Amino acid sequence: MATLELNEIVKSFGAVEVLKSISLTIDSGRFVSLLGPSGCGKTTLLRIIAGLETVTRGNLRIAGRDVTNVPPEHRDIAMMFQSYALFPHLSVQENVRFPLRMRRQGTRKDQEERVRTALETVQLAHLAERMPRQLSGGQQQRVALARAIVSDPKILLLDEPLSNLDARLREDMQVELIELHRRLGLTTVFVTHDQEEALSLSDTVVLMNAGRIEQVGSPQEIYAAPRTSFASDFMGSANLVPAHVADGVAALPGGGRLAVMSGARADGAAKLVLRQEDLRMLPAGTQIGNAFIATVDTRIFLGARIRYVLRVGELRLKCLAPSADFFSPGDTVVVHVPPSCVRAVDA
Ligand SMILES: Nc1ncnc2c1ncn2[C@@H]1O[C@H](COP(=O)(O)OP(=O)(O)OP(=O)(O)O)[C@@H](O)[C@H]1O
Repeated sequence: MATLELNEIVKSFGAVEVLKSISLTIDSGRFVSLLGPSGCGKTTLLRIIAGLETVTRGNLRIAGRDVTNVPPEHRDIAMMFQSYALFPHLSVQENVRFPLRMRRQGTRKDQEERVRTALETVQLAHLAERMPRQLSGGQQQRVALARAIVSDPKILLLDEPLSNLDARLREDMQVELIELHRRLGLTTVFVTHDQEEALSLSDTVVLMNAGRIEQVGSPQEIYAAPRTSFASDFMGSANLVPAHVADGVAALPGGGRLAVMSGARADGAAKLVLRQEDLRMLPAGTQIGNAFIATVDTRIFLGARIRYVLRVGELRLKCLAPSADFFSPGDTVVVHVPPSCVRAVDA
């Protein structure tokens, strides 16, 4: 286990700066997701941590040791990619033993012992003799995971390892990854562009945008309190409403007024972050504070909930309501938002 420190990492490919001064400390034993849209630099950052890519500026430390110029095989790191390609002509146990053979790590007996432990960890000891083609996709994935952890790395790097799996298998593997992490306590850095996956797997989410870190926090913080309009937009859970804020009260374009939660208060032109599930739809005429009037545009029945699209002047807002709150397109509604749920970010 190890602390990983990234200090002002800059990476350019030719004239293009794809990482712009990334600083981040990942404590020992954490499960951290690098989350962000395609092209924001997640994979490049992971490859820099692995030593597969050099830095243009900045440095990185693992367990206090500067490894900026240390080659990958001497960093005590294991990496597993999206395409986890096993060697088709090697058995499961030979695939897992491969990195130990390459590094001439231990005697043959030591290596076999480690392979057995790694396969037990991913619950595949009983399939040690099989060839990759005789395994299911999920089992192959677990062999790749065993191969990544067999050399007892300090840090495990995972680059979208689940993206080739179908939805069901992916959920199973997510649970296995969480359990594996709990058992081994390995510092783990996981790259994904999938918000839900980042929120459900990691204890810390690093949200990236265009080569920079946008926000670092627990899944709860990132989801409930996105600090920028990019963060709230990317997390997809919130409406972004342009408004004018003065003295803690936001004036909406359609004429409504909402008190803004204290603490996250921006004066002047701002964007209000209104989460879909925080909008409460009430029948027209309901007398209640912190509310505005809207018209129902669309209703989508989701089972336990209903998603509504509401119109306020030119603005369209998404609302996720309990299925008991039943309205029809064309209805006028009063939309109440508790003041503690109205946050403002810079426009
Ligand atoms: N070897 C390279 N040479 C030139 N440009 C590169 C190279 N590798 C990556 N890039 C560019 O750097 C930027 C960041 O790429 P990177 O693969 O790190 O993004 P990402 O966030 O992992 O995206 P994705 O989710 O699509 O994999 C992209 O604009 C990409 O085109």
